[in-house]
Amino acid sequence: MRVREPKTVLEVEDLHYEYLPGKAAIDSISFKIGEGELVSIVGPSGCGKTTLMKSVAGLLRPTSGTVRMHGVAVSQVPDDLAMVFQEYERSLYPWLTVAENVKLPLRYVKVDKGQRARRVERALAEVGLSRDHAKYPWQLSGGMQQRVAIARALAYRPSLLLMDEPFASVDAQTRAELEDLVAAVQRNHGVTIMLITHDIDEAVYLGDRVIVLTGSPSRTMREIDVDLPSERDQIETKASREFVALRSEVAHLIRRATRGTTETVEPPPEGAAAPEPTAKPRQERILP
Ligand SMILES: Nc1ncnc2c1ncn2[C@@H]1O[C@H](COP(=O)(O)OP(=O)(O)OP(=O)(O)O)[C@@H](O)[C@H]1O
Repeated sequence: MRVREPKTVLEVEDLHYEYLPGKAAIDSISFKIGEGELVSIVGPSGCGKTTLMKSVAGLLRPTSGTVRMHGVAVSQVPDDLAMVFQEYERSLYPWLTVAENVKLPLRYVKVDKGQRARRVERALAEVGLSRDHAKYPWQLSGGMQQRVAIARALAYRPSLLLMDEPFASVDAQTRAELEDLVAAVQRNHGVTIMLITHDIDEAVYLGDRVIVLTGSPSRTMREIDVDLPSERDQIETKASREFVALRSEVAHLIRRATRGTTETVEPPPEGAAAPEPTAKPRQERILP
């Protein structure tokens, strides 16, 4: 179990957003993310996850409510924020090498040339791309390009890393590898991460907490603590009874949200029996 009393990095309080007057995309979302935490955000399709992300990134100004980083209201893109998106092809500059892509945002960081080079080198080593530093993005696979995007965020050392469906465009094997890379990066560097994902397994596997949103216009439906050991394993963890119970709880909430429930669901009282898992761990078929 992870025992922490982290400093609050991000606080979203009663966030309400309307693209058009009177037509809310987000009704009321509130949550906090502490230093070094990874919080997964899930909800039905179209519930407002990207709108939430843009509001946190300072790209949209809340219609009402507040987004604060380190206690200060966000009114533009914060300097100490990094983002990793689903579309890796669009997030890297094709005319720059891998190392140059990773180095680019360091222009805005007050460190000398030598330190910059060392940060790039370390970040590339961390994501296993040291030997590919001189290649161009188009010479890499999708998973490798996403590693470059993660290295760039790591080198920048942001206070908060926003990840919006970062692994949605890669194959299942690569997705599992990238999930483990993010878990390792978070463990080793204490990076604070807000992860938006459609994948319930991923939300639970990577999260310290999972926040479930209702359907549109979204509200915070429920916050679930993920009480799994911090060292996680794609096969062992996902087969564990605790994981299956959590996954099933999140899946039930999303199903309710998709069917139109918009009220906040209180967690079961302290000491109440955990819900029985309704989904069994996936059985692997071993072919002869
Ligand atoms: N620029 C816009 N103008 C008007 N309405 C918008 C705009 N962008 C999003 N919306 C609406 O706001 C609501 C939330 O959209 P948003 O993209 O934030 O949801 P999402 O949860 O990220 O979607 P998905 O699950 O498909 O990724 C939707 O009803 C959408 O149609």
